[in-house]
Amino acid sequence: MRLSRAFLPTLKETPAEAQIVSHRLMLRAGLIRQTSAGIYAWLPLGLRVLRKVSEIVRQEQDLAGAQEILMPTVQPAELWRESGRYEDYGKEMLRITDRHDREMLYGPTNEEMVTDIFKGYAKSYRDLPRSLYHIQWKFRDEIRPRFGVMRGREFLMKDAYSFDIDAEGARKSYRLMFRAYLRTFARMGLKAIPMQADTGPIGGDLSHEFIILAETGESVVYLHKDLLEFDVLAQDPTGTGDPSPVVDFWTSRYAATDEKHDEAAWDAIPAEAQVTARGIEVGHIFYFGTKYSKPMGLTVAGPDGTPVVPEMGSYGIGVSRLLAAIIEAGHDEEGIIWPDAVAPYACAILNLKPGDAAADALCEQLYAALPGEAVYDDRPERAGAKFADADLIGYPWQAIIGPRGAAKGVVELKRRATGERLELSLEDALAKIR
Ligand SMILES: Nc1ncnc2c1ncn2[C@@H]1O[C@H](COS(=O)(=O)NC(=O)[C@@H](N)CS)[C@@H](O)[C@H]1O
Repeated sequence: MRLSRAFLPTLKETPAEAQIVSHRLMLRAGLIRQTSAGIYAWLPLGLRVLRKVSEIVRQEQDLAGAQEILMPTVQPAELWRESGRYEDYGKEMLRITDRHDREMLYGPTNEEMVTDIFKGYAKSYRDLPRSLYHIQWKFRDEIRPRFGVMRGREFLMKDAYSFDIDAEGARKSYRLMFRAYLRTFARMGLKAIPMQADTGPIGGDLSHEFIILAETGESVVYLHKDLLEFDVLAQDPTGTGDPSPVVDFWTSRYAATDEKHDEAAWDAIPAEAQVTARGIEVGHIFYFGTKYSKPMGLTVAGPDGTPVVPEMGSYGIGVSRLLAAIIEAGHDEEGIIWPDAVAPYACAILNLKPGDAAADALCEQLYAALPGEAVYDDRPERAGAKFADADLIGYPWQAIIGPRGAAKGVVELKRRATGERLELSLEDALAKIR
């Protein structure tokens, strides 16, 4: 993308309403724009990151054996009456009446709908186990939306749902997702710690929240220091096979959110291994048995022909919240530092003297060699403004090209995360960026 033609509304000053760094930087870098309380428009660069984050989530869901579907955002109220959640979901639910006066709602989650869809398909135990997921917008009428997309009202969630013939099968599905979550966040350069958690309005008796440690996090968490050292991608490079070694490893040390904190277990941990921190909940998984299948009449014929009520679980990831979490975990006073895996573009090509033949030629050569993976700052701006914008937006690489370097065919490459600078030929610079 040529910046001289880009829609990239960066802001010079920090917006007053933004209290945490990720909210400030997402507005200043022109990634999002608030359209009403807790509801945002996604601008070109923000949308590119949202799509890259979604793609990593999608890959790991597919690897875990879940199948992608896409359910609607608007749901009929009767589904929620069947499960008994319509009343007790409370004011967070955005209720809508259509032109025929039918009661509808903008879905805050999809347990009821996916159970209803699966019910139309599953007849026999042979139709299990199945896991279905979608990446879809949700609406929760938070009384105090804040911190930008961290706690929005309309937000993007990956929600998966598993169906098994019995509790043992359901726990296996849970463990497959547990491992998939560890891998998903690790691939985004995040250290997500699985914590025993409350089940809240979703229900059930087994639940883990995946928390990114950050001082601006809303959750207070308690964990064993060892958990900060584990590297799940090294432990489980393929993400296939039996998840148990990884799951047992990650549940072998104490880790709990405030609601589930157990003082006795905590006191048994040596003081030097106790870590108390604040964190951001980026994912939450639940096993809740027949909480939805039973009231909604989902049954399948068991092996001996008698009806069996399938056991279920649901598994959520805050896809839009992840952008804020990634920024909270990776930024400095100049701006965002994107991990390579989710950056909007791999490289910003900064032409220090547009109009200089050698500089223009080398920039065009580099730009042409990185189709779809580079922005070219060809604006008639002074160098300082280009450096500041590239640091703010946080591309992993900056290719700095001025007349003197270009005359020698040299590209100065700067690594955003470390500030390291390299003087390279075009070929060597390309090898680094790719
Ligand atoms: N208001 C919100 N804004 C942004 N992300 C949110 C919001 N509420 C929840 N999330 C994200 O969505 C994830 C899943 O939400 S949840 O309520 O915990 N779980 C569910 O809704 C289950 N149905 C999982 S399928 C959370 O871990 C969090 O990362």
